[in-house]
Amino acid sequence: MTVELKEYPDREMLALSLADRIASQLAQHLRGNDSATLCVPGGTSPAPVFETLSGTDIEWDRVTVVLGDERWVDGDHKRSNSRLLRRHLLKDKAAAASYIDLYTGDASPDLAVDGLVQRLAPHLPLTVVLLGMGNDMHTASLFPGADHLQAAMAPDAPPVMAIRAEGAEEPRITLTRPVLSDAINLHVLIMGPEKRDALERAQHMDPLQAPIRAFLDVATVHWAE
Ligand SMILES: O=C1O[C@H](COP(=O)(O)O)[C@@H](O)[C@H](O)[C@H]1O
Repeated sequence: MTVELKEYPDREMLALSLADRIASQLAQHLRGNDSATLCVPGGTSPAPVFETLSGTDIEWDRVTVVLGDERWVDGDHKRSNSRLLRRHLLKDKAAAASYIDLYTGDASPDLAVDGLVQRLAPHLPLTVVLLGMGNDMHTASLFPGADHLQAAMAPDAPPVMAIRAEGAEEPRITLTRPVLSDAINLHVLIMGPEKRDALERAQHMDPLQAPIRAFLDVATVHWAE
């Protein structure tokens, strides 16, 4: 398989260039449509991209932001992906965006799925999806070995599912393979040599062992050391 890989001299250049690319794709979509939807990852990698993106001059009041996955913890918890978004993306100019919070406060993510599927429906297909990747080759909360991975990777998967995995510290809610891979624009953000090595290995693996593999045919991968 051929992966479209963009390498940057450093992480700062990656953040600036990727934020600019995402903003351009949202703006272009808004030229022909009433609204656009941006789906972003949590974790440790995307904060610098978010910082740049939050200050870009696009019509954020016509953009809806949603996470690709959320950990089932309160929004103030240090592992909450929403907390990351509030601190680094949903501020400055991007404060005008609408936000679909995947964490509903229900006792478990299973109870939130139906409502979230309904909330997400008017926003599909997703305009721009940015995915992250763990060293174990999971993306969103599609973890190797997760309890419902096969169903979440199936072509007829519902757009949102609850999922649990040994490698994840808490129950998760995740967007699934079809809704992510049907995005109009799809990017993967990875940094550091360990993730680059994982990316190389994933290309030769089954998506059920290396879930990121399912997106590599259609995504642009952005990497810096
Ligand atoms: O648990 C998660 O991990 C991945 C990768 O995160 P990183 O810290 O290695 O950048 C992330 O994409 C996902 O959204 C998050 O919930």
